[in-house]
Amino acid sequence: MATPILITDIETRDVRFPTSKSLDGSDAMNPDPDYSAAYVILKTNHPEGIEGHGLTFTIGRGNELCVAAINSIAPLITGKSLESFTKNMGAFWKMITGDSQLRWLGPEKGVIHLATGAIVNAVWDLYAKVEKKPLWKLLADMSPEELVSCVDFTYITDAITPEEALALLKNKSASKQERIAHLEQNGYPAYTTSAGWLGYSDDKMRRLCREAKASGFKHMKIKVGSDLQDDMRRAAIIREEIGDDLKLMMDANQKWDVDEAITNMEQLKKFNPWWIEEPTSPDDILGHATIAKAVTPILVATGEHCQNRVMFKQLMQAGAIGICQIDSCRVGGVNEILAILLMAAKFKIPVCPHAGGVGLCEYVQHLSMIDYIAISGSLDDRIIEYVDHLHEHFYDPVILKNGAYMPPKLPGYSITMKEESIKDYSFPNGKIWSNETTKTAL
Ligand SMILES: C[C@H](O)[C@@H](O)[C@@H](O)[C@H](O)C(=O)O
Ligand SMILES: [Mg+2]
Repeated sequence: MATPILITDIETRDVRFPTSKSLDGSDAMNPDPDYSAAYVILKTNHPEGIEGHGLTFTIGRGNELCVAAINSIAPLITGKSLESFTKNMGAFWKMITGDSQLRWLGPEKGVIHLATGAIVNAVWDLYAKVEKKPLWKLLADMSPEELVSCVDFTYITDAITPEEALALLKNKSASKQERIAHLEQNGYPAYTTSAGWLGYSDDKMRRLCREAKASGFKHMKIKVGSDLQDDMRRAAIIREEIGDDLKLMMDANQKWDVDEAITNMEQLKKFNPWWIEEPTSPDDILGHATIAKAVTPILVATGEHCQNRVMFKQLMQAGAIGICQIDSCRVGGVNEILAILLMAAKFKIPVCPHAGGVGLCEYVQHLSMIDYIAISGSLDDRIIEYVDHLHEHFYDPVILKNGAYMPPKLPGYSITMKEESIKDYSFPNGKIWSNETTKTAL
């Protein structure tokens, strides 16, 4: 019998990029984000030295809290074999989120759940690397029964049962190969947020719009929510640049109260937005439902701050969202994402993942691809967010062709950061931070 692969040790790092200096990633609620990663490395006894890597995304201060939470979860998996997890991934997830003392910190929300995302994703990265497949392919090769066994259905059986999930997956199973071939040929369509960050000048916005259009994007997202007159002015500039053929989306990053969202969208609708994202508090299910009803046919999108599958369930049951924006590490990693993808397929709500952060594009491409291949089976109204920052720090960065993500080929979850980048951007002692005085360092 082969020697079991053991997780021998867990290392964590606090990695931060000073993006606030150029206002990359800025929005009405988060004017000065430093894109950051609470980063985890699972060391193993694998003869080829294979490691599992994962991260959870934050925007700077407080990243150390996520690192500390990862360290608190680490003993739950240290010394255990990979196989003891992969033989029942659903049970593995329940074990991680079920530790009674750590669970008190959530349950399944906030810092402890962000940390869960990093650890769970690192285990999936390790699994995929050991199987020598990119994560999307590892999942695509699973039978419907195996995929269902990855999901913890606790609290969501009133929306979808394991039996319903199985039937849904079986329905798509026979045609998986056709969709894989389609992806390999055409990629998965993307949209860009890179032209519309709030802190960019009008000239920069115009230039980036032109560049994005020339590189094949058919959809663009703009930040709104600071000042309505300014939103109108910037929306007019973007429409001027992209014309009427391209779809425009708006993102308010939780700035508005419910009524305010409705009255502001009354003005902004003249620019024909396809969706309004995070119009209000991410926890306000009924508020989203009220807005959705009032702004139709504009769709309400949310998810980057939606803390778990239970909140997504309610948003879907209440008819509160037209677009579901999963986030790869806000919820508890791949297992919980599968639960959300299954519910979205059942409710027929398109999934357009959130990727405005470091490493998120690398992660979510796998998730949209498995959604298309095995779960929803559809590309209709589905696009993956793309932001043009920090890809150079990853070993297996995303590849876009003609505005579409091409399926990753290397084994794993594409999230392994270059050693040098981890070292240089480590906070507070990496080269970049020891030479700088930034707001984060205050
Ligand atoms: C602070 C961040 O860049 C956010 O603005 C970003 O995640 C955004 O909401 C998005 O939709 O990409
Ligand atoms: Mg957003």
